[in-house]
Amino acid sequence: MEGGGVDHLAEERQKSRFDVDEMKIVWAGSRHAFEVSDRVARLVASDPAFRKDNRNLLSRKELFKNTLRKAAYAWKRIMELRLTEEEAAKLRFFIDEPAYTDLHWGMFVPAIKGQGTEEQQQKWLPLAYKMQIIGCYAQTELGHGSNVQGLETTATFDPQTDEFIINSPTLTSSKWWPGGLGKVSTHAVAYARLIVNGQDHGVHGFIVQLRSLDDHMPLPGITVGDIGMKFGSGAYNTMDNGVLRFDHVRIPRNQMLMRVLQVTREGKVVQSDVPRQLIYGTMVYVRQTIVSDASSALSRAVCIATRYSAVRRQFGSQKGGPETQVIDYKTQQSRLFPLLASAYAFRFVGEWLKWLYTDVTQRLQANDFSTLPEAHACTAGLKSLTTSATADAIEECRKLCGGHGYLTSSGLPELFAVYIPACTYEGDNTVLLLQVARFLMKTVSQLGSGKQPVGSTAYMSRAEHLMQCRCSAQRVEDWLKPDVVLEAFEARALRMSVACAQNLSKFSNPEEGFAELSADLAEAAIAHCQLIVVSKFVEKLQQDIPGQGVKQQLQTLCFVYSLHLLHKHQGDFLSTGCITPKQASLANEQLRSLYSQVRPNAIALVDAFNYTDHYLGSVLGRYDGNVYPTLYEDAWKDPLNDSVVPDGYHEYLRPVLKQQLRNARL
Ligand SMILES: CCCCCCCCCC/C=C\CCCCCCC/C=C/C(=O)SCCNC(=O)CCNC(=O)[C@H](O)C(C)(C)COP(=O)(O)OP(=O)(O)OC[C@H]1O[C@@H](n2cnc3c(N)ncnc32)[C@H](O)[C@@H]1OP(=O)(O)O
Ligand SMILES: Cc1cc2nc3c(=O)[nH]c(=O)nc-3n(C[C@H](O)[C@H](O)[C@H](O)COP(=O)(O)OP(=O)(O)OC[C@H]3O[C@@H](n4cnc5c(N)ncnc54)[C@H](O)[C@@H]3O)c2cc1C
Repeated sequence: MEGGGVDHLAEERQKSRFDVDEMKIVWAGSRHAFEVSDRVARLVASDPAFRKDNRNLLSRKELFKNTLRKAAYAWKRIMELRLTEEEAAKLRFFIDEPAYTDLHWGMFVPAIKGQGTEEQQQKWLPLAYKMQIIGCYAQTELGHGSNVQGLETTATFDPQTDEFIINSPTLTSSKWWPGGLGKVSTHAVAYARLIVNGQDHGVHGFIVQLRSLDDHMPLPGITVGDIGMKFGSGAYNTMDNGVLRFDHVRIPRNQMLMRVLQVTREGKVVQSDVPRQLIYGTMVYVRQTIVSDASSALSRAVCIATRYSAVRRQFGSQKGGPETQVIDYKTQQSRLFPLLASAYAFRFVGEWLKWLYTDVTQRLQANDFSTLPEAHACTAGLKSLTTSATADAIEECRKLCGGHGYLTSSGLPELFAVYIPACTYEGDNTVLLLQVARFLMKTVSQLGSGKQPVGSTAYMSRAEHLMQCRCSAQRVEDWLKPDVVLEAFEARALRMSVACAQNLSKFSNPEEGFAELSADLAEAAIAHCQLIVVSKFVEKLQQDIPGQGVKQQLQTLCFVYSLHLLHKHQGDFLSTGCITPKQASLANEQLRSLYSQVRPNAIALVDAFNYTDHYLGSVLGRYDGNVYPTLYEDAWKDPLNDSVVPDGYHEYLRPVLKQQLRNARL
């Protein structure tokens, strides 16, 4: 994407055998999406106000103030340039700095939209859209995060005053973690147990004002602050994750979000037709966005590691010629190319999940709740699968860059530190896999009952065949047949689920059985989710994809993704009898040959992400590959090099040295 200067990767770019510009459009999702993304990326990169290369050097206070400045400036630009929602979302993406606005737009607004009545939406959304109020999502407490039903904050209805009294009865009921809460939010959607006439009606959302709109001071009864520094310097410390306690704070009755359940003036509790699970709807929405974000974070790390692997040379000089580019080592390829393929795979499954979410939202509006369990299982499972894989991949990319990957200027340490909490927030990844497993066990238990599995479990309707089929691969080329690959993944996923169901049936208490078998259940859930990713990649290839060689590259990546999973999890495939050891070895042979096909296209495949050097924030991943002079120059910019003799020399170094000199003389 960058222009000018010597291109050290030019030779690599000439090797590619496909139309990179068309691939950029496939990656972006459409020509329109590409144009928006490209324009906004350049806008951010060219504006010094969005500089980010100094983040690691700032103290927490400076860092946070700097984030406030950027967020305010971004909002000003959104207004001045009259950016659309799509453009504004891209702006946030390329600014590349977690901020309170993520929670305001990403959770507070969606919570009101999803759980508020029409009337409540009309009252609160215009204020939120104009940012006249700023909100956060206050669910997690010191004592409970995963177990939402275990939250302790109470909202007790007072019929005398027509108000709820929000209270934190214990230390562990303190809200703990919500982003944007610590120092910024004026309001929260706070989750609390609804108590009416002494009866507990479970957890619901309430809009609570936290701070004065005049002087930003906490309102009476509110204790609020930041929970402290998090992993890494810079990184997620731009966010004010907060602590909050309520001391009998009164709010009007109409500030309970009442789409799912209403409390009347008389204190009557009325359940609407909407299922209770809609209270969890905001999490479903965000989990869906997290899957697309995974492909962004992963592609960024892979772009850095791939470009650097082409620049870096070690060993293998022939007759004084250049040494071998590390990207030519088969071990480097077998570690790097599956990650490149995963970035594309997650992109396409993210697109599909967005479609699924839009579809379920439209159905919910028409009071059709039938696909909610499927949406929950897919978003939970794919969020878990893609974030775990991406977190591991960023660390692998750091190692792929050798020593220089450990330098902050490689961009990888900060990316890792910012990214890893995605394995925990919006649902711990193991807890989410167990939700998928429950869904799978329910589906398996209904097989043969006449109820046909649909959506992501539709393959289970062919249970009779999948339980006994034998893989037909006899030659290396057979592993390039989508049907052969898909059937192996379907059979493996089904057989693992059925094995769990059979083992579960041996327990008289199903919950006890579920707990005992939870590790196996989580593995069955992973197998099911991997099948979804593979099948959505295969479906993508059935579309009309223009551009010379583009579809062929995607086919190669699809098989790299699938066959590397098959290789990595061959224990599952073999133990369930889905493939034989000979077939596993043929698949691995095919995989090796696919790596050779990826090699000449590797640089172009990462160029297709269309990332600016500003966004990448990496000396190793520079578009022009001019790594060494930049690394060298950057080192001298470190504040430690401001003086030749370091501060502290006279107090702490010189006396030691002199002491040793004296000792030596003795
Ligand atoms: C113009 C300017 C525009 C500017 C634009 C800027 C754009 C910016 C956009 C930014 C977008 C996004 C940015 C987002 C940034 C993200 C930052 C992330 C911050 C983090 C936030 C958080 O972490 S919030 C807290 C999240 N917490 C959790 O995830 C908790 C996890 N636990 C749970 O979800 C549940 O408790 C659990 C599911 C584990 C258990 O529930 P429980 O009820 O106790 O248990 P069950 O008995 O198992 O379930 C009962 C039945 O309910 C079903 N079910 C459970 N969950 C759901 C669900 N979510 N949906 C539907 N159904 C669900 C479950 O399956 C059971 O069903 P059954 O049929 O009875 O079996
Ligand atoms: C950076 C960040 C931002 C956040 N932002 C917000 C926010 O804006 N708003 C908000 O409300 N919350 C937020 N959170 C909180 C987050 O949603 C929770 O931390 C998350 O849901 C995990 O819950 P927990 O901390 O209770 O983990 P725990 O449930 O205590 O997990 C601890 C361990 O126990 C295991 N475990 C727990 N239950 C089970 C089980 N049933 N079976 C098997 N294993 C289990 C887990 O796998 C994990 O290994 C944020 C968290 C982070 C890190």
